[in-house]
Amino acid sequence: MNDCIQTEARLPLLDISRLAGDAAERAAFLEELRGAARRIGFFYLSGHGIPAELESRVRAVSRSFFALPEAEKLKVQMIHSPHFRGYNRAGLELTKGKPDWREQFDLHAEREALPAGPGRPPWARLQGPNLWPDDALPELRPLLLEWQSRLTEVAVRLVRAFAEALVGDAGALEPICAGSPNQTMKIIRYPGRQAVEPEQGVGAHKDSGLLTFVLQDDVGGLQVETAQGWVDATPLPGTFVVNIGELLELASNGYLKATVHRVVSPASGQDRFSIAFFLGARLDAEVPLLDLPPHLAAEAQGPASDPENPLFRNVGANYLKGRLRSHPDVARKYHADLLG
Ligand SMILES: O=C(O)CCC(=O)C(=O)O
Ligand SMILES: [Fe+2]
Repeated sequence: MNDCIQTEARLPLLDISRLAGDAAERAAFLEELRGAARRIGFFYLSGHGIPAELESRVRAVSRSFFALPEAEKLKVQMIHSPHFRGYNRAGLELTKGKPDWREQFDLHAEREALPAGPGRPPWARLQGPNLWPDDALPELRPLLLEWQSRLTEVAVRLVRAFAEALVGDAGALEPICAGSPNQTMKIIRYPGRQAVEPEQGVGAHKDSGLLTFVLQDDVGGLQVETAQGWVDATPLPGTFVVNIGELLELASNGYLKATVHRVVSPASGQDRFSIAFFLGARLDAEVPLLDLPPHLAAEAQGPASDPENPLFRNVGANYLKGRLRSHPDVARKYHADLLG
């Protein structure tokens, strides 16, 4: 897995606080943002305003979660949730059919489940409460929900910046984010590799939402596929690694890049911890095609030129399909009627 890595290459670093600067500063930021997302689809983001103190408490509580006795973690196992929330042991989640060697705890927006009924679309099954280890680790719930709400605010600010950078209208993607976007979060532990563990921390993939924000520790292992080969997203304190997801790629007709990435299990034997936040569109949305100005449209020949692209139809249906594929055990237990 470690062949042809360009360790000297670096992802761009963007400071989102420049959006609050004067008109020239703002325009320069938007230009850099557009360029970075077009060329590579990955960058470091600083200046986001999330307090360092909150960040360190969220990191600490995530480690405490993984340090809980196995029996406590299994009480909140995803197999207990029809809504694909909760804990999974290493090896249970699949990428392209192969097990990822990471243990993880997933949460989404905290909402009531929608009652079953004849008019309810299948993707409405995704909505529901999270699972929480409230007895064993009561701080987990408030801290992760605080993190989710802070990250949603930063991510929506960035979606607005992309819309402004592409079509001059910050609100152009508002309808698919407003109200209740699909906020997915994972806290993750990649076990340090000993002799027998697989190298696949998470297999090569694109993210399916609008934007992803990853808070990583100092161990390393996240890699980005570029024309020059795999590039390390070397840890940079105070930043998130941000990348474009398939919905933003689609809305921009491929002008913005949803780039393939992966995590190689830490070979040092030291565990790696990360916290990933994914902003998706509302589950009831359809993805709009942004009306790019001619000089940008000329460069964009992406997925939107395929009228059969299933992503165009319903965001929720597509997301549900992804969950069913990644978690076959949950799919069989609760959603067997949807499996072909
Ligand atoms: O843990 C990371 O650094 C990235 C994880 C990732 O790419 C994902 O969960 O989609
Ligand atoms: Fe990813």
